[in-house]
Amino acid sequence: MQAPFTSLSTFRDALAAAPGPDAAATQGAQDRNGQLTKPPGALGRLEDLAIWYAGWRGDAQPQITAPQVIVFAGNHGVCAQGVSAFPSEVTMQMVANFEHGGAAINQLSKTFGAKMDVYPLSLDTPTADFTTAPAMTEEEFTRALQTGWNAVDPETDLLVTGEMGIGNTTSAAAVAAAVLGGDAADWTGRGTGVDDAGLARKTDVVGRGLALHATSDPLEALRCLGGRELAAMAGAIAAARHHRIPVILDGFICCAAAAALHKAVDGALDHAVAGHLSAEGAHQRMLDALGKEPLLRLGLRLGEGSGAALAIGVLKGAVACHSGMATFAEAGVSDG
Ligand SMILES: Cc1cc2ncn([C@H]3O[C@H](COP(=O)(O)O)[C@@H](O)[C@H]3O)c2cc1C
Ligand SMILES: O=C(O)c1cccnc1
Repeated sequence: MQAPFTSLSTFRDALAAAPGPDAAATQGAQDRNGQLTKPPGALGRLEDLAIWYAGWRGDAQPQITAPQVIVFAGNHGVCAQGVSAFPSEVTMQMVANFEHGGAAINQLSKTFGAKMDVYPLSLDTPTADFTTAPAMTEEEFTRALQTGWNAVDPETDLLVTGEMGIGNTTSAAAVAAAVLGGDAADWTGRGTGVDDAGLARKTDVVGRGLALHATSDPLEALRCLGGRELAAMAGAIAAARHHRIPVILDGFICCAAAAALHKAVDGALDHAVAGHLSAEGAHQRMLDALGKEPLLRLGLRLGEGSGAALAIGVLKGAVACHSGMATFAEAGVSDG
């Protein structure tokens, strides 16, 4: 669907107009959950997940048959400051790897039955170095939001947004600090594996970005300190809400983009769950700020949507039990 906005201000309007879950479907799913052949609460968090999913889909007995994984890729001017253990060319090389099916996210998408789409975003034109200028103009930022919005297939029934962009843990740390508060050291981590000197440099870079782009507006923070792939993830997460498609959030970078929506509009992430806890140091702090409990803790620090793609399996399991199990009456099992 064509994005229903052409500027930052009309994107704000689209966010504010987003629908909530369907109360009747939520109630229907709650009632059904109480009749399934298991002791009450025995499926733990899977029960809450299935009811949450049912509410957003408007169906008390839903199925997950068409998940979509979208990987957005962008390049970052701030790499000139020596903030990553890898060179910027890797972004484009990894896009080719995604297209040839060779990356981790290809295997995980296939394993969990998701269609995977890849969107390289002006890789030959990195964002501006945020220590000297806003990363994106308003026009570039709006275009990236629109690309993200339009990338969501309205027919999909579960969305994962992933990213590839050398340097983007620096951008994500800066966005997180600007949007959620705290200082550069609270949010800056090792990303692909910078050494102690690299971490100190990165923290200084984030601090300088924060000083230059002091703003209390979360979307302005995403424009000035983020990147095209972060903006596109935000656009896609917003589009999913518009279509009532539940979202699984990935690691530190995905959550930084989502945090801007969370701060822009109360409840903007109610249709999203946290797929996993990343090994990037500040991800726990980020999930605390978003009020999200991760589904998995596997020590991943990859990005690409990998942790969220794994969590598709958890959500599919939850919904399969909820919608496929017999009730006590149907199975002739005595209830307690
Ligand atoms: C080969 C390779 C594959 C990746 N896939 C995801 N990332 C991850 O690492 C990058 C962020 O880390 P930093 O901020 O330290 O550059 C992002 O591209 C992220 O998706 C990768 C990184 C590399 C090197
Ligand atoms: O948490 C993530 O998504 C992450 C962490 C380190 C490097 N790339 C991605």
